[in-house]
Amino acid sequence: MAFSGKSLTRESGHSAHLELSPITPPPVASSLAGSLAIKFRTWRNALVASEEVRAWMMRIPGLRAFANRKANALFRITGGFIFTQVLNTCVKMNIFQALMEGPKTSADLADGSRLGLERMQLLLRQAERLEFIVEIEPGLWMLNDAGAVVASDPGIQAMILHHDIFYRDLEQPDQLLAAPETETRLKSYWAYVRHTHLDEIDTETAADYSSLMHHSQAMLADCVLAAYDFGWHRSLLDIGGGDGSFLAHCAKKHPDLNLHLFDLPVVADLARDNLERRGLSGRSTVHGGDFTADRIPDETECVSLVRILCDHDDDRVRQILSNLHRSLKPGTRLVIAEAMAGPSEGARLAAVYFSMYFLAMGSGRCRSDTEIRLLLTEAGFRRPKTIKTTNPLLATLVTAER
Ligand SMILES: CC(C)=CCC/C(C)=C/CC/C(C)=C/C=C/C(C)=C/C=C/C=C(C)/C=C/C=C(C)/C=C/C=C(C)/C=C/CC(C)(C)O
Ligand SMILES: C[S@@+](CC[C@H](N)C(=O)[O-])C[C@H]1O[C@@H](n2cnc3c(N)ncnc32)[C@H](O)[C@@H]1O
Repeated sequence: MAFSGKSLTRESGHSAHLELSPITPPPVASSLAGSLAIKFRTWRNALVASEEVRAWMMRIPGLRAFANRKANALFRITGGFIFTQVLNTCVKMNIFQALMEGPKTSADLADGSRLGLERMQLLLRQAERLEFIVEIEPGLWMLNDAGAVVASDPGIQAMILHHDIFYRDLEQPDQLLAAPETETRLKSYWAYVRHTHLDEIDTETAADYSSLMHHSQAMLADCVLAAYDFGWHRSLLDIGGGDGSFLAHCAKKHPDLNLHLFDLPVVADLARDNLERRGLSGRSTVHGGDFTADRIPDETECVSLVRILCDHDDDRVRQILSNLHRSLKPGTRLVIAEAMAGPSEGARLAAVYFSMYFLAMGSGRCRSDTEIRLLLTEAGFRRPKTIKTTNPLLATLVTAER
């Protein structure tokens, strides 16, 4: 008998046994290419699944390197939940920040931290093995490339720290998949995904998520502004614009652009304060409201939706887009920017990350550009177009016209 899967099920006491489930016969492919692909995959999988073949490959130098690459890739994912905690702890302990100032000894880094010297050395060694830092000479540490990127980007640091919430929600991913109504921490964090009583979201909750969005906006805005030239327009309305950080980046690059922002009233208040602090209140107008129901101001040439549609299920996206279509003047340009599913490695990684993220958040979907273009056309927008960015991990753009 053939078996396709093994799952460890805990029985009474501490013993565990292997439960084996029988393979179901593969469905028959409809095309010749499909049936050849099935034959090839079946043959290849049988080779890879054979312990004898794997042992043989390990004895042949060229094949050994290939097999070890595959094994390491699988181990990187298997142990990823531990590796990510090494990164998280380094950020929490401000290790990368401290090393930004220059080389430091283990004792320097242990000094003033909760960790004694020995435990700090243990942490530093793991960070070195994961290539976040390098040991220049025994006990003297500097940043490696990944550590330097994290140290220089408050957005990445903020994301790593907020993963504490997501991490706990992922304790039972099968439960999340089976029962999407399960209460999670991310559902409380992103309070607007509950839809009802949007006017009851308190300032502290809105400030919490808006601050995360603010910190992570720099890397995103760079990538969006390099892909789309907002300088073609005299005015821009950023819908769901948070505390105005995206507009502030646009303002810096395009000094003549008139700025407009629309967000929930509680967030609009944060945006007014932030834009004023940045000396931008003279060239900006902030509107509070619900983008699914309230009329959207129609005086701008361009409207952006940055990390908005992905937060919502299809029906709600249809509501947002049809409200926009109803409100905007013909000819208004629409720019959608968010992580989209696609074939590149970055887009695939982002799609896995966000698909699980939205599951825990209880709303939203990581869509492909084609799916977004379809929703836009359905809502009556014309000429939908995809624009690639330099970093599909962060965003792809879809533009269209009212
Ligand atoms: C040639 C020689 C000798 C040396 C060259 C050395 C050199 C200069 C190297 C530099 C190489 C280089 C260019 C590296 C670049 C690295 C980059 C760009 C790294 C970027 C990393 C980005 C990361 C890790 C981003 C993480 C983002 C996350 C986790 C985002 C999460 C977003 C969330 C949760 C959003 C929520 C909003 C919602 C709810 C979905 O709407
Ligand atoms: C994921 S954040 C993105 C913020 C910003 N665009 C960015 O990329 O940093 C989603 C934004 O949509 C806003 N939002 C959610 N539901 C809304 C609604 N019904 N009407 C108006 N704004 C809403 C939230 O307050 C939040 O600022």
